[in-house]
Amino acid sequence: MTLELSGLSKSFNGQTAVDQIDLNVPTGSMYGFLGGNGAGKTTTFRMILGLLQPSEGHITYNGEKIDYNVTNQIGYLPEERGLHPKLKVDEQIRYLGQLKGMSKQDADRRLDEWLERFEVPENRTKRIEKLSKGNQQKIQLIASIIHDPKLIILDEPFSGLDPVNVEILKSAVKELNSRGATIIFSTHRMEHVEELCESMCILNKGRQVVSGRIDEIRKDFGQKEIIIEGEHDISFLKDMPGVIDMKQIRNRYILKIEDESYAEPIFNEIVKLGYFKRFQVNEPSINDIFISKVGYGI
Ligand SMILES: Nc1ncnc2c1ncn2[C@@H]1O[C@H](COP(=O)(O)OP(=O)(O)OP(=O)(O)O)[C@@H](O)[C@H]1O
Repeated sequence: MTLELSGLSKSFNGQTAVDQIDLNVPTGSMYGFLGGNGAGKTTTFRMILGLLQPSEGHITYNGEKIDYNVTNQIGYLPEERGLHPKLKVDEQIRYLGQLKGMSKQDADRRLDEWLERFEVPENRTKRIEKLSKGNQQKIQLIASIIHDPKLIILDEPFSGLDPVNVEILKSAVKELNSRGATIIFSTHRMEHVEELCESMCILNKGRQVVSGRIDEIRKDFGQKEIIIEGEHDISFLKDMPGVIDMKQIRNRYILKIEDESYAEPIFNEIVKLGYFKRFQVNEPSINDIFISKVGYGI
């Protein structure tokens, strides 16, 4: 395991912000921290980075207690962002790269590679404050990975960006992961976790509601979704055993069932009616899991 959090808690003036978190982030994984405002994501990241002292519990990295030598090697994109608006892009990146022990030449070379990758080489000598929000975020990401860290922690990396820039940053994050970096990121958007991660935790009011590999979380959750499309009225299915919920959007019905064993009896009922265009059993979405475990959506 790259990173292990055990019984990790943090209180501020008697108020618990993070409450007994236990989780493992496997080496080389893409790990999503999913939770609404105030769930405790940033506080957890700050403890991993040594910026906050835990009230209880501990953090290990490759089996060793995490310390400054390790945290200095982590790439971190802070939620509050942290670039100096008056500096030029190359001055800022060079400075941060050198703080992490890089030579000026190496920092410049890697900056050029990333600016090319993001198709914004013209931004190299512009002041940060002159860049659009999306382009500032790209520079912020470059700043956090310039030293080629093996563990990268990104706090809400996709928030506040237009869809084009979200895609550009997502593909950069995927590429870093495919080159071998372990990546942890926080988000309140289920679809980002659904698309990018193989493992996740859901935090709610400082508590870990669920954590682990997403395929196992889906399996343990048990519920499935059935989509049926056709011209017949099948609203009677909502009264069949195992059906938790049923929605109709024109000629499409979406059913939630307690587990897969209820799919076949439903199928047998509808074939009696004749032709249907579609009968599909889906895994539960992360949204379904979130709502079921937390009690409301985000
Ligand atoms: N320095 C601090 N002093 C006092 N309370 C704090 C401090 N930092 C965080 N908190 C509180 O801890 C709780 C968790 O906050 P945190 O920022 O970790 O949540 P988050 O999941 O990152 O949420 P968001 O998406 O809103 O940033 C909140 O109730 C917050 O007000």
